[in-house]
Amino acid sequence: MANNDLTSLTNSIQAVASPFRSYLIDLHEKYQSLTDGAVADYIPELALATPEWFGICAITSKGQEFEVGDCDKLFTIQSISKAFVYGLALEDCGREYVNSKVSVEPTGEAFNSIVLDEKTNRPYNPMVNAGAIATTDLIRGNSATERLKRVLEMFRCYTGRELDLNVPVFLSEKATGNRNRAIAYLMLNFGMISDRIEETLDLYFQQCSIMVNARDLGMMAATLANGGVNPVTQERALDERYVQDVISVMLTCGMYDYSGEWIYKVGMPAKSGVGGGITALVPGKLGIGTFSPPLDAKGNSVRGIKVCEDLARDFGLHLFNVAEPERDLNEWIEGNDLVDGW
Ligand SMILES: NC(=O)CC[C@H](N)C(=O)O
Repeated sequence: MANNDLTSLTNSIQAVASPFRSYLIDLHEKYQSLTDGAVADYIPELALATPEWFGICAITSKGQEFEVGDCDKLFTIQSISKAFVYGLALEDCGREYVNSKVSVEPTGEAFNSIVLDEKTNRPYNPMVNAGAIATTDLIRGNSATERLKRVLEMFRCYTGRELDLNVPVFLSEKATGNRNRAIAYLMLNFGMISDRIEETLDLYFQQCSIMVNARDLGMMAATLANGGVNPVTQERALDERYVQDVISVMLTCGMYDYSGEWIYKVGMPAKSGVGGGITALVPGKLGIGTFSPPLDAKGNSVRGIKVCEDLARDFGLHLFNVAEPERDLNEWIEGNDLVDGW
């Protein structure tokens, strides 16, 4: 057995027995009965999701995994892709150029708002649809296929496995996404994106229709929490120069017009998607992935928000918490020498 396999086997055995896992089981049970929120139906294929699906995955920045509920269930990544594609655009074009096309200012507007900064004509930030489409436009490649391949390869580095597209979701969104088309044409009008509009929109719809599970979202967050290196495969997913850019924008804009309340209550960089996923991280310590399709009015997973609120409060994981937490994460994750921050 290779050394890596042995480490991951030991980690999983510890994770199964850990009190932290018992805590997550209780958390899952606590919120499974919550029936608030509604499954997104503006993209017809998303309406097929079952409201009861619910998975929680936490992965430490050293790669120890804890999973409860539907962590294998695949769903589309949707807007969570925006944070990671932003990282790829930074690698492709550099901070200055990307910033000339997409600002980093929270909007207080809904994710699909048709609004640009009137002074500079830039979309406000890469986490709302306008900014994400402008970001996707920056992804390099000689053809549509090559650009998509590069996006998929980037996600492979984060998750440690090959990901596929959900073609019906992609086609459903391509057929009905005229609001995004309108946003793209508005940006073309201001010279903010190139004129290969349909190609870029296809890539944007494709990146949104990549299938992930709660474990993947936990691993993506853990990779960021580990400075851009996947803690299990040890593969680098994001140039270390851009880790802080991606995490900062997640902190200020990742939960759309809920971002202010989110920072106040949870205090973790995070990103949500209308497929029902949330990825959230505690830099240097932990990645969290949750999946539960019912969304609140702002497009964020109701159960996912509750889970992150509880974790932040119970383990003192809010970035700015200085008070003694009710529970010490290191003690709850037995046999672990790791969660000591950057
Ligand atoms: N908030 C989301 O997850 C939205 C993503 C979706 N693909 C859209 O563009 O509308």
